[in-house]
Amino acid sequence: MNAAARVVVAVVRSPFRFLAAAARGTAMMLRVWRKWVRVQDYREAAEQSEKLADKYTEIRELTLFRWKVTAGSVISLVGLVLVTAWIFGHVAVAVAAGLVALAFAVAGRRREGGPGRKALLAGPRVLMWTMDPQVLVEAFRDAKLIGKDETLRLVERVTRSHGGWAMTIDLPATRKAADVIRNREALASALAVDEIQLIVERVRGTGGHAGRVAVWVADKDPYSGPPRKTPLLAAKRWDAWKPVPFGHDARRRRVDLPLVWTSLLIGAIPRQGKTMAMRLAAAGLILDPCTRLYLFDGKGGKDWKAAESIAHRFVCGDTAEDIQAVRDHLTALVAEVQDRYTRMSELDDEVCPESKITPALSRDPSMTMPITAVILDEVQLFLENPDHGEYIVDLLAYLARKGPAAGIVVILATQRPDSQTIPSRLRSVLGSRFALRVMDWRDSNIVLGEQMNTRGYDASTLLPTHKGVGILRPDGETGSDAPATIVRTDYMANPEWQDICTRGRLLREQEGTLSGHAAGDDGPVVDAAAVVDALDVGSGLPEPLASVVRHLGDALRQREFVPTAELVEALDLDPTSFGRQMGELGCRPVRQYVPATAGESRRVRGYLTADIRAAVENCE
Ligand SMILES: Nc1ncnc2c1ncn2[C@@H]1O[C@H](COP(=O)(O)OP(=O)(O)OP(=O)(O)O)[C@@H](O)[C@H]1O
Repeated sequence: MNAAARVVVAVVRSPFRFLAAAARGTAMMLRVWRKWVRVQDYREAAEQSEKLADKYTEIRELTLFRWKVTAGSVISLVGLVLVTAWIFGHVAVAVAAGLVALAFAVAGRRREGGPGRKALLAGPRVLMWTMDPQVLVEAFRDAKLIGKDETLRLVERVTRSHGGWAMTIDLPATRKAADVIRNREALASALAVDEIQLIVERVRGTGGHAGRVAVWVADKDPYSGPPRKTPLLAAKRWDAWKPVPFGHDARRRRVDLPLVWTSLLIGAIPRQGKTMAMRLAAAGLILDPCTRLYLFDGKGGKDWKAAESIAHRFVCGDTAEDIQAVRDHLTALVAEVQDRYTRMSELDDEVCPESKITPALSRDPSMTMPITAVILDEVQLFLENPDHGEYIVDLLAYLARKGPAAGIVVILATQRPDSQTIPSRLRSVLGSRFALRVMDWRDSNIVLGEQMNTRGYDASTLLPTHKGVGILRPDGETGSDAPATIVRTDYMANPEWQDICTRGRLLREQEGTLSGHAAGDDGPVVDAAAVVDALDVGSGLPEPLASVVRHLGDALRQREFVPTAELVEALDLDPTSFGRQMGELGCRPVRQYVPATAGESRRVRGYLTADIRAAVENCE
């Protein structure tokens, strides 16, 4: 129906709607009057406290009095009508009756929406709450965010913004904005909107305080429209030092993802948009010809094939050889990071003021310290490998911990975000997190960090239909004030991804930066013995645990038992204090048989490597 037809229908229907509304209004008024005349509230209170019998006479008297008031009012009203008619004529009476009918019609008008609870703010035409902020106060009370006697103060007038209502509110002095954010779901329920439509943020810094919240309520699901194309498609090239365009938030504000100086963990159940999110991050780096990419795809499908033409190191699959290759490439990179640190410490202060990579250093071909992204899709397939998994965890943890300042960016994606697959020693060093929909709040916390669900961020509550929508927790150092944001990633169709890879290759060819696998060179074979030294395992652990871990190296996983005598001798420690310190770290010695000379075996004291590994986990 076009607009003109709608207007005609509305005009024709309006007298009937008016009469119906006036009738409803009259019925409403009669109900109110009946309650009043029967002293309903007093009667109910007395009933509840089982004192109706005591109060009966009192209530009867009051009822009688109210009947008398009613009769008096009716007589006065009739008199008033007659006097008005006599003085001003029948027209005046008709106007007055019309006004009363209008008032009744307003009272009895139908509220918008279908049956059930109606959204208080949704829809551009529902101005109820701009006219009456009390409605919002009631919602805060219903959500138990403020007390019955408390109220809110509107700091900024309610305004329309990006297809929703925006407002800034001051809570009562005893309340905290953080609690409103945490209980967003309760507030959404009180406002009768889906929580995905409600954004609550703290207003911080000057102009804000711990009790000030900015609230935005969308008219409809803000992620329901078609996805946006990534701006990278229009960019000729990108600078890896600039945050990469990643997506937009509910209010359609751009969200960019800084990659240099940080690392990223992406977690989600299958088919929610992990690979898309990872490819977006990678695309920004691919379009910078000075950047190197290590691409390891455990799934082994076609997702990353197009990027093989620019990858410095590329492994696709999870066979034993693939995993061995990943381990070797990571090992070589760990050694390279160490080498970068050594070289940076020798540079003069002007070139490298803080022993940290700078944009100029990363682009200087003679320095060979390019920004290097290590991207592992379906990382659990590498980490769960019984032979090399633990070791790859150590390598990645090292790269994520020490790598950023040397220009290394670690990006991991997994469809199994559980604590066994991604141990805490690796998770704790991954700066930025992006959780698309996951199975439950525990998985969400594994990706986003401890207790994030209690702070109002739980990726298991995202809708299955919301492909590419996830919670982004940016790195503390580079992020905004809000601990996390719900982001819908940009969209990049397969042909567009392939086009970006082709352009990345061309740029590298033009600048002469094509290297490694893409240039037909998969790097030298790595000396496994050098690995342990390069890795610097045990750093950050208390002594003597750190020395034990360093001494054992791979044996920590391969052996079951280590005699105390061997450790004490190798580490040159006092046996008594060694035993005491290990005990304090939770490692108790046990007695086991070990092979002795001439095929004999001897029972000696020592430690189970499982206990040592558990102590390491506890310390991290
Ligand atoms: N931002 C987005 N907007 C719309 N659709 C998206 C978005 N991101 C991803 N999708 C769609 O979601 C589906 C799954 O995406 P993707 O392959 O990236 O998920 P995945 O989690 O990597 O899946 P898998 O676990 O199978 O590897 C694809 O059909 C993709 O087109």
